[in-house]
Amino acid sequence: MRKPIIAGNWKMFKTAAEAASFAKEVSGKAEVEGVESVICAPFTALPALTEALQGTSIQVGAQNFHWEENGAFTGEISGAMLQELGVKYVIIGHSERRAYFAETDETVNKKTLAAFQYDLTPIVCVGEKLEEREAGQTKEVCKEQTVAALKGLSVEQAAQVVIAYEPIWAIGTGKSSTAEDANEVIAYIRELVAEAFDAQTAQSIRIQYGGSVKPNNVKEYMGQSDIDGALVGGASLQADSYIQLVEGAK
Ligand SMILES: O=C(CO)COP(=O)(O)O
Repeated sequence: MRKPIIAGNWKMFKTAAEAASFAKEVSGKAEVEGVESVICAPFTALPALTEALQGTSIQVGAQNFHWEENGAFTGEISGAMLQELGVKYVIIGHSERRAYFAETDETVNKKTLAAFQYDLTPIVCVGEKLEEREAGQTKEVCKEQTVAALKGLSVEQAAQVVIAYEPIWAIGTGKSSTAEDANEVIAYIRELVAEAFDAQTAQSIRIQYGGSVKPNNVKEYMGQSDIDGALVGGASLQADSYIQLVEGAK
């Protein structure tokens, strides 16, 4: 049985003080038995957030990190730095990082492998652009990205990865993929995991949908056979909406 996972991706929103006040509002509320609840915040908000959420079941994630242990990489953050703060998850290869910050399938793979050295659970993002969707290349693009991301992982590691299928045309646009369409692609990604590893790993790995998920549509996604949760941008920024998303995943 795969445990549903709702992860908020705050992107470049919220100061440390705003994060701490959000944490107070959701403590005890965005905590639903049987649902994993994760907030992925900007680096500067992580210390305040991990502290404010101590003693709750809500986990904290980062939105990126560097795969090297340390070094002359101005502006970067290492896995050890995140681990020290009590961060448990890290988003890797979000489409905004691929589009604006030169993230490639190769760097996504390096980061996915490195995450395990620091006990960070990778949330690996894959998904097609609108032109690719229209050209009928959705599965091809997802295959390339998924296979590349998981290369070199052990079976045990692969089973722990969270994949987020986020069709780029559905991000922040209000144009969500239908639950059926998202489920079809996610079931296909699960088949890819079975091919690359084995059937058991494919049954264990959790795959989220992301792209304009809101409290009013989260249940539709969660009702699908292969969708194990959601990676949520805009609707994760307000405490009441985040609480409803976690409740909706039950
Ligand atoms: O990019 C996303 C989550 O990573 C989705 O963002 P929205 O939920 O705002 O569409």
